[in-house]
Amino acid sequence: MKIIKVTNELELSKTAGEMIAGKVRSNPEIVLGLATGGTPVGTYKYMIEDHKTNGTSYSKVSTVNLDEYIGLQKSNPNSYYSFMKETLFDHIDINQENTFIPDGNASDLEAECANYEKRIAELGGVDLQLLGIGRNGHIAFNEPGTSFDSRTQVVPLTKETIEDNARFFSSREEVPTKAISMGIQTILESKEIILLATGKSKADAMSKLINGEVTEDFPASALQKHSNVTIIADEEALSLVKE
Ligand SMILES: N[C@@H]1[C@@H](O)[C@H](O)[C@@H](COP(=O)(O)O)O[C@@H]1O
Repeated sequence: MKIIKVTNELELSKTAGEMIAGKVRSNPEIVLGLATGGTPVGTYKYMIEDHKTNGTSYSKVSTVNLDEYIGLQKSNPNSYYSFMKETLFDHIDINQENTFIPDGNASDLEAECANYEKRIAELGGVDLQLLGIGRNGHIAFNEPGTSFDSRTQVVPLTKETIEDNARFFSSREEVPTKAISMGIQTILESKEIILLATGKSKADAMSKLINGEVTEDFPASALQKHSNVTIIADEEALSLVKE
């Protein structure tokens, strides 16, 4: 794993945003895997600025998102559908028909998961997957104990994840308890992965990710099995990592 240590969130966003924009410029038809959460917001902001000032075009880019809550209407500001439109898609020249997010309101959720996998395969797989990390080591919404062989599926959220994500909602009770999430095997099939982390709250998770054992009890440790992972993290997030 390649580790890029940055001093602050702004530098993290610039580093990640420039890496992604550079890949888009060299491969205009790239398939990007995108993440939600607070961490990638600055990266998306950088990509929007770069699109406006340098003209990097997303007109032929396709995107697949990692996950979506079950039971939130698309119009709910906390749905990942709304999040992606607001923080990125509405501000770049992407064809929104080429942006894919699991449908957390599908009448047949199992079929939706299977279709999502089919969609990724039809796109030729994910070229570059952006990831964040949960304090408990979750990637996408794959909570501890998820099989490394998992594919897109309906997953329950842990108490810890619900508490962590409650900050985006008006109350904890409003946080959905289930989601559709790309599986760990799906994520591992991406050709390249960039994982972002900031702040002290992620320090323990980052030390387990980098120095810990590969175990399904800590989902992000699966990334140790991938040959092209870049971690971009600030000093606080890397403060417990052994050199
Ligand atoms: N499903 C998302 C994850 O993909 C994300 O990595 C995590 C961390 O979020 P944050 O960046 O806000 O710490 O939050 C959510 O649970």
